[in-house]
Amino acid sequence: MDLLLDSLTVAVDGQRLVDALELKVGHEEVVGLLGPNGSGKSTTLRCVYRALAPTAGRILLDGEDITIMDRRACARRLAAMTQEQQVALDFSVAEVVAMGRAPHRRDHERLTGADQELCHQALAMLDVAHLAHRSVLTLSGGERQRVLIARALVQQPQVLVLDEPTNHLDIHHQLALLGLLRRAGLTTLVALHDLNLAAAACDRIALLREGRLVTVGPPAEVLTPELVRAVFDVDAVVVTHPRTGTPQLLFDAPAGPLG
Ligand SMILES: Nc1ncnc2c1ncn2[C@@H]1O[C@H](COP(=O)(O)OP(=O)(O)OP(=O)(O)O)[C@@H](O)[C@H]1O
Repeated sequence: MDLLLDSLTVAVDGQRLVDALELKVGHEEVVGLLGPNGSGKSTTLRCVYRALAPTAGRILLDGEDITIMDRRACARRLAAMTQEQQVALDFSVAEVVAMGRAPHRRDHERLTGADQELCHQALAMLDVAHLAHRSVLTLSGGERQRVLIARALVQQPQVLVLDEPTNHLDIHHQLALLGLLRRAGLTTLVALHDLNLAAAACDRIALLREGRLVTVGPPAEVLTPELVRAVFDVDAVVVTHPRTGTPQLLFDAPAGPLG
């Protein structure tokens, strides 16, 4: 299933937060959305998971406009892990993950054996099986993030939208998630801040600045010192990882106040 952002525009008070964004995520492709703070990454993703209605433009799943799609039908195809997902109630980890099955079940229908098996697999895959009976309110930031990714996976979507899924994760779990994304075979749009993780995890990278697409392409074509300087205002040296062959950036240590 492919995801197409067709001239996506979000304007608030006359200001374009996302400006005529044109981006296609191909079937089972992983595309990273990168850009400085405030460049429009989350706003774009919010439109894709339908938390925000675009001002103009369309979002298409295999050619079908998601804004007119039945909500449950959409949730069977597309799952998201977002910045705004809060689990404020005292549910257990197992219960929260099982909520991911809701689009596939009728109201109040019990989980089938197959549903339970899926939940067990996702809990194990995200290394949260040992927390299954804990209240989500007691989790650390990284544990909660992994639980929410497990919930998105049990939705069995074909399209996955992730907003900074690694920002609370330690390096072990960052790399594990990256491996999972590579193997999952899902059409994935993921906002990331870590350029090196993006280079390793993504088939292509879309660079945003001030709501506009600067460029999109394979990591080696996008993560050049020139583009990184133009978009992020930092100097970087690009090296090739000796074992994986992916481009990796080395940054100069900061030498002054923020700004
Ligand atoms: N409802 C709103 N009203 C006004 N401005 C908004 C609104 N929502 C977002 N913005 C602004 O739109 C811009 C883009 O925000 P967005 O959250 O999409 O950026 P981002 O690229 O995800 O940033 P970050 O890297 O900091 O998470 C920001 O300047 C933000 O302040």
